[in-house]
Amino acid sequence: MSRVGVLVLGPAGAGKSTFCNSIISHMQTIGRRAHIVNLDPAAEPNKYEFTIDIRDLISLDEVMEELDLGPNGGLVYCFEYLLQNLDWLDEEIGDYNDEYLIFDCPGQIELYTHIPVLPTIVKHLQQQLNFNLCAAYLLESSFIVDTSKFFSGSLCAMSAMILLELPHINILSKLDLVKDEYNKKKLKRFLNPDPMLLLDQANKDTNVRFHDLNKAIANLVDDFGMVQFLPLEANDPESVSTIISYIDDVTQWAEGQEPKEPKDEIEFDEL
Ligand SMILES: Nc1nc2c(ncn2[C@@H]2O[C@H](COP(=O)(O)OP(=O)(O)OP(=O)(O)O)[C@@H](O)[C@H]2O)c(=O)[nH]1
Ligand SMILES: [Mg+2]
Repeated sequence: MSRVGVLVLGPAGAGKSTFCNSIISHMQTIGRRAHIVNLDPAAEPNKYEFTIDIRDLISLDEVMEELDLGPNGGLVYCFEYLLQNLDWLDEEIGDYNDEYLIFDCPGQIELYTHIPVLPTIVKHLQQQLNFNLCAAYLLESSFIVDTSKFFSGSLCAMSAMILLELPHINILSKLDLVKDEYNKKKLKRFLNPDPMLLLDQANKDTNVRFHDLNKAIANLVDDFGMVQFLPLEANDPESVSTIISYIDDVTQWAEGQEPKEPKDEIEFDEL
């Protein structure tokens, strides 16, 4: 039995839900099964049905209304409620053995950078439910064509990586929105970035008072050596397929598959 889970993370509007749908659509075309687990209590209606939906346990609208909370406080409450009711998640996930679950997470990044909500869910999925997990962290391409935004996006991605302690894949989403050649060229430098080259650029763009800080951040990004990005165009099956193969690699999806009955061989032997 193997259970594979992909946590799709990233700032609000980065394209997480669209990416989850692209995975499902791609899986359907290649004959693999996958399911979306919606962990966003404020999710909009989705193209593909959610197999498991946190809104069946608790709804953000009701929490906000009944407890007089704002959207962010309400979201934190919903997750604390989920943590107290993890047996609900266990039951919902119950029989999905040998399956591929895609967890669509909310965009409020404090859930994975500040409060230990997602780390607790991650530990539960790994230790109690035997999942091989991987985090797919999306950043929007058009936001990071300038170096300071790249640094800030990379720090958020690293913060999620450190907090969740999961195999981690960074993705630059909405690549199709970067249209002009100049920005396309700039973007290429961010896919496999050399932080020291980016430091020169950051220093050109910022006041000299920030140069030491730029250097410290560039060193940090360099030391971790882990900030690389895969390009994503949600409507391009090839880019989705490449990302899925990376996810398969880190979650060792193929190794967990039950060996198929070697029917042909049996028939051959019987002859
Ligand atoms: N052009 C383009 N638009 C995209 C792509 N991916 C997502 N979008 C659009 O970006 C917007 C936000 O996408 P979502 O998938 O809802 O983003 P999200 O990260 O789930 O948003 P939250 O759940 O609110 O944090 C939608 O209008 C999508 O159609 C892409 O690859 N290319
Ligand atoms: Mg979403």
